[in-house]
Amino acid sequence: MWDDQFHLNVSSYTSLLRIALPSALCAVLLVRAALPKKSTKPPLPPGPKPLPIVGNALDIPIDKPSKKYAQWAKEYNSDIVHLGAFGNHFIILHNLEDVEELYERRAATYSDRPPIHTLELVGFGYNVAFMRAGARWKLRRQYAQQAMRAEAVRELRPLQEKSMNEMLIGLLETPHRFEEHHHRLIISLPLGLMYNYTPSLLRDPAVDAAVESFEVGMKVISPEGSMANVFPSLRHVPWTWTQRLANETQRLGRIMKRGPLSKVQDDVSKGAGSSSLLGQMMEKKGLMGLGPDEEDAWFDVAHTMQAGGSHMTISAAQTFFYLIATHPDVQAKAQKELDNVLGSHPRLPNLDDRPSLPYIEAIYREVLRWAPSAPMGAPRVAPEEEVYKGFLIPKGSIIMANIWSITHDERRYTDPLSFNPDRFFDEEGRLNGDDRVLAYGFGRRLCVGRYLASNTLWLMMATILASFSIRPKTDAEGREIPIDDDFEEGGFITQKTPFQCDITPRSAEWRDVLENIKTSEL
Ligand code: HEM
Repeated sequence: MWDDQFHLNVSSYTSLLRIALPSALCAVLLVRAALPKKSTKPPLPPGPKPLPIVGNALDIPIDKPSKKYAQWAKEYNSDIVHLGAFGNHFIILHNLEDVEELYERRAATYSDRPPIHTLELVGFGYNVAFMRAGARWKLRRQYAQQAMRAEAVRELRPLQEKSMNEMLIGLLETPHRFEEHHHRLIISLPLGLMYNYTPSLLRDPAVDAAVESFEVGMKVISPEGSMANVFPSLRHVPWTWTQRLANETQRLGRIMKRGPLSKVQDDVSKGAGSSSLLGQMMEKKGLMGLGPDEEDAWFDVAHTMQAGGSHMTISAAQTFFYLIATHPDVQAKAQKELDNVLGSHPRLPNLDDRPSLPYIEAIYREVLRWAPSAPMGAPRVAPEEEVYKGFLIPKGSIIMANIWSITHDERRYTDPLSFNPDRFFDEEGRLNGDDRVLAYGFGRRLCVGRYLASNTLWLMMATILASFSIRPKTDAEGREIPIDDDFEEGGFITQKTPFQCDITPRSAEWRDVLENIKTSEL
């Protein structure tokens, strides 16, 4: 009995222990979890206070992110700002010194892009700018650099000048469609170089679909654009907004490629493949074969130039029209310089005139400073945890350089919000040394299309300022209709919202010059 009692007691004691011990352990763990932790890690950079569970998910700015991040940088008195949501960390840099340190001096670490879970869904897998660092990206970057190095771009001058003339004809005949005319000018260059394809003067599917597919696709792939970027499994859910936009982007992508690709095939079948880079590549394939990824790499580069790269230039061209229409003083000063250099008998400027037209150079620099096409650059990823300037950068953080903030930094530019090309001149009236266009990005991922963009934009600015006057539209009583100052910013790119302006030849003499171009070109 004693034994029984003993056994009973021992077994109930053991059962008691079995229940009590884990409960006590849980209680201890809960209390420890509730107590403030003593972390040995340095702090994250400052930023808006996160909410429980969702963190800063509700703070991530959807509209004009660069301005919101810049405001936080001021508010928290820190050039480095942090936001966190669902285990993701976003580090935003606002100072050129930090961007140069991380993206350039530590390029071996900071040249990768973060994974974008909706990239393939929208059919943007070809886009070199969004590729993860690695062999696939390296080969494409190498081909893109080869196609768009300074000397190769110099050889594009005849095509550039021809496309420019066609734009002038477009502006003379249908000035209200100026947006379409600059889209065509800009996209016609990669179309000519890569596919030997000439778009029709108005409404060419290879131009229109390239513009549209990029606009729609960017809405999906930007971090704030779709929940599938945060929760990748949502990509596969049918009938969602994301799926609808992705289908549309893919459809437009097919249209954008169709005409140019069949032109290359046609050229190759006629033995005229040498007239484009893709044609040359296909001829080489026929003669001696190509490496496994070579053919795909060339196609990827061509599509990237047609859609993504061109869109950045389009954004800058649209900003130019807006700024010139709203700054008659800048327009008058530019035209005075052009008249002095081009002489009393009007002639169109060309790229040889560039060194003699410093004010046009300053306009080019100022347009890209005032509204950098990709105000937040393109994101990078931190491969390892590290401590920078006393702040923790967790492994996998998405790093963004706020280019808008840097080009509006009062420490670098006085009155940064005003459009003032004169800021690029020194006291002796010469162009100053501030010739690095930060809008093109940094380090190993620096824009490969910058020489092409620079030549095209400069030529467009000089030619249009020389031959046309751009003013806000007037109403029936002749009063100017003010142009709003709205810009759309989201999905990495900024773009002036549509507006109207009057674009007319500067004089009867200039009208004659333009009419002559029309007769000789058509
Ligand atoms: C005003 C015009 C342009 C601007 C402001 C611009 C800006 C940029 C920026 C900010 C980047 C990311 C750089 C970084 O990560 O630091 C970039 C990358 C790139 N751009 Fe441009 N771009 C322009 C025109 C073009 C053109 C005309 C092309 C080609 C036709 C082009 C092709 C590319 C490519 C292929 C990349 C990807 C580079 C890489 O990730 O390795 N861009 N551009």
